[in-house]
Amino acid sequence: MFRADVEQCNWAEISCCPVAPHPPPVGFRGQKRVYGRLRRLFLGIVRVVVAYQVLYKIFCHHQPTRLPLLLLSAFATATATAMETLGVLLLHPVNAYLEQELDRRFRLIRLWDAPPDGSAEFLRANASAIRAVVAYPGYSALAALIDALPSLEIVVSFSVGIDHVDLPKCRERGIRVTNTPDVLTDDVADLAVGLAVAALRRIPQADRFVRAGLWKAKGDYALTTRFSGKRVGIIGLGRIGLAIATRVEAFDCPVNYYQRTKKDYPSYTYYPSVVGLAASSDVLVVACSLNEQTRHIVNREVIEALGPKGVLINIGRGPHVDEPELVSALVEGRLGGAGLDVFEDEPNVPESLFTLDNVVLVPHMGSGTHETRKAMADLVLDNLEAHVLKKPLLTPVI
Ligand SMILES: O=CC(=O)O
Repeated sequence: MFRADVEQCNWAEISCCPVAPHPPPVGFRGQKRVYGRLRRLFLGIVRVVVAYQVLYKIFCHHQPTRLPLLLLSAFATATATAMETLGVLLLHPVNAYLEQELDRRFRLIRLWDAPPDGSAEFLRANASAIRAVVAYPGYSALAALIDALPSLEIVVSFSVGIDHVDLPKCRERGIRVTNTPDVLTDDVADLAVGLAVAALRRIPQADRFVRAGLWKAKGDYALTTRFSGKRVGIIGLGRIGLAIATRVEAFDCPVNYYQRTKKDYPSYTYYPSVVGLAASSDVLVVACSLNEQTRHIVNREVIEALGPKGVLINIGRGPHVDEPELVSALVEGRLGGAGLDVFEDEPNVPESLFTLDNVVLVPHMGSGTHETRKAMADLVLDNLEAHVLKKPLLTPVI
């Protein structure tokens, strides 16, 4: 679902970002818009009536016992109005629940409602209304988009990684930025361990073997490699790296890690260089955030150090790894295997990986469970509400 095409997304690219695989038919969207207008009209009438009653009770028939209730209802009305006037730009239909709730609580502006090749014009027409943008990997809030939105106050990212948000630009403009940490940690760590086990035990390959009828035709599947007890090296011992460490401890795996600064974890061994970590690991997991220092942190030297028996797991971002180097090392057998959730140019995956039996490939789905995506959506919504109500943001980046 996520695309980590973080480098060159601009207006022109936003207009050609893929839309929902099955966008709702135009008639259905028209009906929804009419329904939305009717709902807003109805709420508007209710508010006018409530406001009238409040003012009337206060100034004409003041009943002291009911005053707090009336003030509370006036406050609720004002709050709901403030929320509904916040124009929120959604760049792509990333999550049905998030879209539905944004539509219900705020003034949702869908970029994919723009006519083909008309996103620049569409943004110009909505520029004064758009005060918030929901961004996510592959659908970036980079300088061009931010510059096109003079009223922008906040970028809320539906992700923990924020490499697709132009942070210096946001700082310069005083735009707040939030992300969705913690709620996805377990799922991403689970997937990292799953990929490692799947790559070493060749689970997808063995599954294909059975489905192809080869068990009957050829007999038992070739022997695979044990995961329990393998030395696991983790690049980045943040929230997700730590969750991976605690999981692999249950498999009796010694944990090594690389991080810019040593952490206070006596049972994990610190390596001050990634090459040193790779040379001492059977499985190397990329779990750090993407920035200029960590781009291509796994390069040819690291791959060589991991060696023909080593396995690379990447649940970070595609650009953490020099992908052409990785592909040639796998093809030539200089690297033992890989489990990859992310790629340099998503959703494009190097086709030479498709025929390799030593890799497991999944489509950037680390946080892709019903439970976690709902929790991420709730965090996006709560951050937006906090912004409107001028309360502290729940998960601020800036
Ligand atoms: O890739 C997913 C995320 O950063 O949350």
